[in-house]
Amino acid sequence: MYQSPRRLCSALLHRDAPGLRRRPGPGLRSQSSPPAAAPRRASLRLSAAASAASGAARWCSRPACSMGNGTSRLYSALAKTLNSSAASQHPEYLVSPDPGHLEPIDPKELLEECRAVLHTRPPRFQRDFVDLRTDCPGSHPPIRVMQWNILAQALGEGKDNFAQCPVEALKWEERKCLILEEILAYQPDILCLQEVDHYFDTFQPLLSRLGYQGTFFPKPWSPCLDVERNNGPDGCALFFLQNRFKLVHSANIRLTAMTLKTNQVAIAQTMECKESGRQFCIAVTHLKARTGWEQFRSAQGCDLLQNLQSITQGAKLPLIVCGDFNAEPTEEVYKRFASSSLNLDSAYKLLSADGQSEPPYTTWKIRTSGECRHTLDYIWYSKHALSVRSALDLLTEEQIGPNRLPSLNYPSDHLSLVCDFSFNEEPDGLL
Ligand SMILES: NC(=O)C1=CN([C@@H]2O[C@H](COP(=O)(O)OP(=O)(O)OC[C@H]3O[C@@H](n4cnc5c(N)ncnc54)[C@H](OP(=O)(O)O)[C@@H]3O)[C@@H](O)[C@H]2O)C=CC1
Ligand SMILES: [Mg+2]
Repeated sequence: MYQSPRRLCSALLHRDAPGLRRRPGPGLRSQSSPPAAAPRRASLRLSAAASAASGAARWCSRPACSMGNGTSRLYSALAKTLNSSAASQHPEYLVSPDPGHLEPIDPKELLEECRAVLHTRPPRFQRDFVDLRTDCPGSHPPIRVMQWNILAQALGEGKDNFAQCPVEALKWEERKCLILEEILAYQPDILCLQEVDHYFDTFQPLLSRLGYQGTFFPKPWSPCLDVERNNGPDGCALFFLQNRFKLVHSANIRLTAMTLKTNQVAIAQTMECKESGRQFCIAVTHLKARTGWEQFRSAQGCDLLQNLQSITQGAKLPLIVCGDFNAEPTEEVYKRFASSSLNLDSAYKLLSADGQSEPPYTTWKIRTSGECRHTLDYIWYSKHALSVRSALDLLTEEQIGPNRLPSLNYPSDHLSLVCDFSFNEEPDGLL
């Protein structure tokens, strides 16, 4: 049977892709591969081939990809963003990108550029996708969603007080490339980010050239602005691949708590899947941090749920909510989401042996005030309308290492979460 290039790509990537493991049986928690001891350069040669193949496959249906002499143009694009460091005197976050710099780029070339910048660093760690399918493959390619608090550059350098993280690990010129490498490695269709303080000078121009459409909503009083030589406010960003989705509706939401406006935000977008014509809603948020604010977070979650009720027309549209909720699963805001009339479930529970437990951590760091290991980040989804086909396993304690995160190998104190979703076949079923 004829398969369109897009279908073929998806089949390669989502069915038999190397690194995809079956869900562990009861009582048998799957383990990620141990960290490679080889120096970065050696391992790059190996992983470049695999990644280039999968990168080419995943993006191959995008006609805009340039395969020609893109490296020099790309180099200048990356160099341009490298030069726009936090030391910039100009508020670049207020400046729209120059459309002249937005010609398409090949993800393989960007990956190579990133790897060249990172050649002195230890290799990225291997993380595997765990196959969670319980039914036959759907007729359309899955939707890959990535959730990640990428650590605002200004907060990492000026506020977070990481005690064991080497100063070199926080250099933006290199940390930026580690972030891009992570995104390019997993090639999400939709990317939900928190703590973005380099949207206009880095992520928007580069990701738009990879075919993404982006939206940024800064926090009204970003703590980044308190840091000397900051790069503007941090906020939430949502990117989606334009060749897969059409934007139907977009809302920037300033969250309230008991009717008071707060400093936390969300973006909620309704999209239409170009292959299937199915519509769904995707949201990204970053709730108030710190202990003592549990009721506040719960009120913010309540406000977000009310907004999402209205945007999904009373749960008629399938919904995915990504966020750094700054709340353990024991907190009220988590319980509100788990028991909401939107019929949501948390995707990463499916990685546990019983399918009922959240991962042991999604963030792990050592501050001057002590070690913090918490589960705070989630991907919620409409449990009747959507299925989780696979999820990216977390880094193991050994991979994270004794100095925890961020590190020379990993750019943020939060791990990225990545899931592949498919629509359930019953369009009129309960959401
Ligand atoms: N000028 C003004 O009038 C106002 C200014 N502000 C500014 O905003 C700040 C508060 O903003 P708000 O949005 O409520 O911030 P949050 O309390 O939500 O935290 C902001 C960031 O700090 C990180 N963080 C969490 N715990 C710690 C910790 N123990 N040490 C260091 N960093 C931590 C969080 O990261 P993570 O999510 O990864 O844990 C988060 O990104 C104020 O301190 C002030 O700087 C706020 C209001 C008004
Ligand atoms: Mg943070």
